[in-house]
Amino acid sequence: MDNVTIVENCNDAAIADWLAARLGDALSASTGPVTITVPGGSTPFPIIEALLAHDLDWTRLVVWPGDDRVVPEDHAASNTGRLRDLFEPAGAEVVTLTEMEAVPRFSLAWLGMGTDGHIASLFPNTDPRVDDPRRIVRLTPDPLPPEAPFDRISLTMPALLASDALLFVIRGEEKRAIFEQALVGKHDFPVARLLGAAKQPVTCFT
Ligand SMILES: O=C1O[C@H](COP(=O)(O)O)[C@@H](O)[C@H](O)[C@H]1O
Repeated sequence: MDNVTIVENCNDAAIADWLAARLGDALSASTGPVTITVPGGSTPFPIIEALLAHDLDWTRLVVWPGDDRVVPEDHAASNTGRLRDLFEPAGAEVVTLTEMEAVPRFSLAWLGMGTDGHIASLFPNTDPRVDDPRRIVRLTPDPLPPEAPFDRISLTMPALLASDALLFVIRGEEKRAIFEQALVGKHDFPVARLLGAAKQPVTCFT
């Protein structure tokens, strides 16, 4: 796919630099808010810590979790709670996902990926579609991931695709192989469906 760039062996600081440059450009291009979506799990948080060391106008940044576990925000598994703890002291706004929200277009949709090919909380068992009329869904993964055995709330494929750019950060050989197989149509996991429909630039840091 011509729109996909894979950058290998990139450390967290270098990814944070890339994000700061991209967000800086978006902030300079307008005087209004810049809205992004950010993954949960374990991978993004050290990158976000490094990102927040950059000198940007964080008060104009609006952060949407791409997905969350259906737990209170003060639960250790809450993506939203962890994002709030990092971004809010810098002055950024963090949105709580609910099924009622109207979803904006994102300057950047940053995603992780599971070894089952799930993105956000769009797990294979939920058969996520690029033409889903909904923008946010509640769902139950099956099987439940042992490290986070909770119901989920998630942006849908069309909500993620309504973005100027897509960013993946995936760590480990197993995930790298699944991502590359998705690019060449070797499976139909959620990541493959998203990449198959993406027209915007996609950057994948491994
Ligand atoms: O459950 C989730 O897992 C994926 C991957 O997380 P990681 O720990 O392997 O980085 C993540 O992208 C998603 O947002 C999260 O809720």
